[in-house]
Amino acid sequence: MTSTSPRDEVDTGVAAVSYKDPEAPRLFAESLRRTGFGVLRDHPIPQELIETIHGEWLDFFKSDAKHAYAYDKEKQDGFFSTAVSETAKGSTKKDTKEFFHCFPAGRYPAEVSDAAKRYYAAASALAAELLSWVEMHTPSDIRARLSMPLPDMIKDSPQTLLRILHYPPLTGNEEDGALRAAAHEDINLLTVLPASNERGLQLLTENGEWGYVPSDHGSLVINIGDMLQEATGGYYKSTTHRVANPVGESARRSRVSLPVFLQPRSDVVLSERYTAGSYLEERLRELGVK
Ligand SMILES: O=C(O)CCC(=O)C(=O)O
Ligand SMILES: [Fe+2]
Repeated sequence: MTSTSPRDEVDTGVAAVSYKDPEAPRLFAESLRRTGFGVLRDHPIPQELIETIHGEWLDFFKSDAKHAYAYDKEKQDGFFSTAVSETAKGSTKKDTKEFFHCFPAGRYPAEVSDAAKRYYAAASALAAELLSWVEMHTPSDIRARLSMPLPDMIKDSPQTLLRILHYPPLTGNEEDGALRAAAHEDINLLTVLPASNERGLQLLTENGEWGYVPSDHGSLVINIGDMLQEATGGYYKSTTHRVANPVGESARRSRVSLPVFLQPRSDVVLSERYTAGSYLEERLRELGVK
């Protein structure tokens, strides 16, 4: 069944830019500034790598092996079951998702290959370049607020996080009103997210409408998080997004998603009020996972 609800027609204004276009840095930064999101085609992260991860991690989530990696409250690494999953800020329902958090020094399942680690490295390198694009196209008075160049904020950061997400097929027993991921903003500087095997990601437009983020097969979605908003005094806005529930046939399928959250080192000064560390601490408490 194809879903052609009116929502599909909401124009999010997000630009899909070819990484190879000489104008890409400007077009990409403008899309981020306008909508909080940008989409890249022809980017350097191999699609086979993404698909390998989708396949082997789906097997991992379907197995009992995951329970040996129950998440650690202090380190925030490991497996978060649907029972401990996040409740978005301002929401009362838990998201219908389970996920595994990979940090450079954190646990990593023995049951999967190193594909996700290779993806982490590739996504982090690309993100540093994208942050330089963003900075290049930021007005000088805003740039002057930054405590250091944006790519330096995430250099060798132990805090940058790969979240491997599994949204199970719907069972029909979901709590009323629960979504795969309720409306939220990301906490970090930027998020890098390869198009999922199933659609669902929506952003809230300035008109207050939900629209699907364009995410053609093989493309990469990038969005702004609260830390970039904080560091640029709101010049770049962290846009509210969610993962809508699937309808029809697709409700019987799993959705796998691989966001990398670019998180500065804890000591990086974001603004007069916050370091990256103090900011993260405050937000995790609000989410109920710390
Ligand atoms: O699964 C997705 O497409 C997005 C997930 C997301 O927004 C998040 O985990 O912060
Ligand atoms: Fe998000």
